[in-house]
Amino acid sequence: MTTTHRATPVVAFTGAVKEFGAVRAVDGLDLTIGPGERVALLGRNGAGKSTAISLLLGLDDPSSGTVELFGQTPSHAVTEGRVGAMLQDSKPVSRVTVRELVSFVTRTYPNPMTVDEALELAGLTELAGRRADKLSGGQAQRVSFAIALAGDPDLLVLDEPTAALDVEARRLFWQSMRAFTDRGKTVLFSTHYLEEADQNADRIVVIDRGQLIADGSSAEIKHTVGSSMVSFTVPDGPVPDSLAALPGVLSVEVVDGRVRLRTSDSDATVSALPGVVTPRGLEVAPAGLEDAFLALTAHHSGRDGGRPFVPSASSDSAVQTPKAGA
Ligand SMILES: Nc1ncnc2c1ncn2[C@@H]1O[C@H](COP(=O)(O)OP(=O)(O)OP(=O)(O)O)[C@@H](O)[C@H]1O
Repeated sequence: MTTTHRATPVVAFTGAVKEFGAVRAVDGLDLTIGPGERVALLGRNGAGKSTAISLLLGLDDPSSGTVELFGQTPSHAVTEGRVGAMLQDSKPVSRVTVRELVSFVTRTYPNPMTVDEALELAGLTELAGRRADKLSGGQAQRVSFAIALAGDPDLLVLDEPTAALDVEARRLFWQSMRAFTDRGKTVLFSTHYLEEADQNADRIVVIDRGQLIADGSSAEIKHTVGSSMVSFTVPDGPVPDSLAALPGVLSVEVVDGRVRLRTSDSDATVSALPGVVTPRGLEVAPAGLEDAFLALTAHHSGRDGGRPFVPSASSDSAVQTPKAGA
């Protein structure tokens, strides 16, 4: 479900395209995000997430279409200090202490946080006296986070912000994000950790080959794609193609020797299984966001040529049934 905003949106991609030679990294992206939203940007490797983020930060210009922040050009909004950003694998190279570095950054903004506040929100209080260029990967990522927060921006744009963080640092990070959006501020983050997106985003946007293929709450996306996952092993032979034709089955995949049937009617699917196969270790579970994500991206890259994904009560229309073992 695409969210609409009467006021000027915080983020607005309108038919945005970015081409690198023959590669369309972003391909006709329409996306608006309003104040206070915590939005996860999901996509497989190479889906176009970082390119979309570069356009959003004004680091690159779209080949066609427009990208606006707060109704302005991205570079204008960034210059005004309304945007804090954290890019993939950014690492401080400065020889000053963490405190000195964050302090320096706060002085470049019109309405910054206090240094102590930025350090605390990023979990850096105890590391404040350490040299910024001598930190571990996770510690460096926290410094990048503190720098993104330092100007107390209205929008945070974070490319895989938790990739290097340990469990405790992740928990603190998400607490800080919630506190941030509770103040009406907006967060857009990309991640490959679908569980984190599920728990911490109030809106999930999935892109594939630069195109938007799903936009809604986690519950909406899971519901649309299929409600249950029936899984089992088939010890005595090949996985029959006919599994795909069983009642309720939306898709079939085999992962590590285990057959996984995504189904809109697990009871009907399970009842019909013995007619086709003798399942071992049968389990039925609600489809998670990861299942939904895999189904969506497989669907888009393989079969429907880019039709937007629209959550509805009937999930059958959204995903076609692939052949067993595909
Ligand atoms: N500067 C560039 N020159 C040429 N091609 C590029 C450039 N930047 C990105 N691409 C291509 O654009 C596509 C999208 O890349 P992008 O980095 O945006 O993906 P991503 O979703 O962020 O991937 P990942 O999850 O692996 O970080 C890829 O096919 C990539 O090879």
